Amino acid sequence: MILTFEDVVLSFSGVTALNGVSFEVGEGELFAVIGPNGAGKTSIFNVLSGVYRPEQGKVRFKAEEDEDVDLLGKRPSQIAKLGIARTFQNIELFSNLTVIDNLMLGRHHHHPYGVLQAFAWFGTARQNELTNRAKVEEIVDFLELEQWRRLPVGLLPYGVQKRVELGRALASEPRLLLLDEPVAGMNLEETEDMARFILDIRDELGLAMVMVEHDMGLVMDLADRIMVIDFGRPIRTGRPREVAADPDVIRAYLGEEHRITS
Ligand SMILES: Nc1ncnc2c1ncn2[C@@H]1O[C@H](COP(=O)(O)OP(=O)(O)OP(=O)(O)O)[C@@H](O)[C@H]1O
Repeated sequence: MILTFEDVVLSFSGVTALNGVSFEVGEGELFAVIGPNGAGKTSIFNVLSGVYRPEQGKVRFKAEEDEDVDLLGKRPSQIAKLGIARTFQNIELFSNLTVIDNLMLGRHHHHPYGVLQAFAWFGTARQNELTNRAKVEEIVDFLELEQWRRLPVGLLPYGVQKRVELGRALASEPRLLLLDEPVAGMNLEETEDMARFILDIRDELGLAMVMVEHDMGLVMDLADRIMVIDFGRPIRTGRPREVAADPDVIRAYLGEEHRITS
């Protein structure tokens, strides 16, 4: 398992956001978390990325082969360095910088040299710069961003901006990717493109992902396993068909009219 989330409890002055949430994510697995508004999905991401510290539970991440790290108490920057990257519900890019420059910023954990060395522009600094540029070009190819590479991100269509944000997360070469509503606000074509890229990330890069998404069709089509939460508690975790057929899930969340038969 690359991630183990065990019996996590988190509350905010009387509101219990997570009430004993446990799940595991395997290497290369696309794991989705769904649930009604306020169920606790964003709170899970905020615990995983070090923004919130739960009062109970364990969160362990396999940062390297045979190296299990306890994530609780770590700062967001430390967690990012360990290999967990995240996209956001609202695009968080520098809109006046180009696609390439935004992707280069995603490499900032890979600049292990100081300012002086960077200015002097020799040895490892130069080598690192070349490596970073090569990695960014790979991502531009992978996410089919060539035609926009030199444009400021703020000028691009919404769906492309979301793709750049995904690229920025990939640029840090994570071992685990957290996708927070990756297709929110997208039209059908943009959604289909994003779905294809998410599948490519799993199938070609072999990257494990945790995805929170309201688009039920997308979740059912893409996820290997799904956890449904309601009021901060998991109702059911399983393969899409199992989850969609679970009477508790249907009652609590999907509603009879959303019964999924695919
Ligand atoms: N910083 C906070 N302060 C107080 N209450 C919070 C905070 N963050 C989350 N909560 C509460 O915790 C519960 C879970 O919220 P969370 O945002 O995790 O749900 P969600 O499933 O992501 O919802 P949505 O689908 O609307 O994004 C809610 O009752 C919410 O009001």
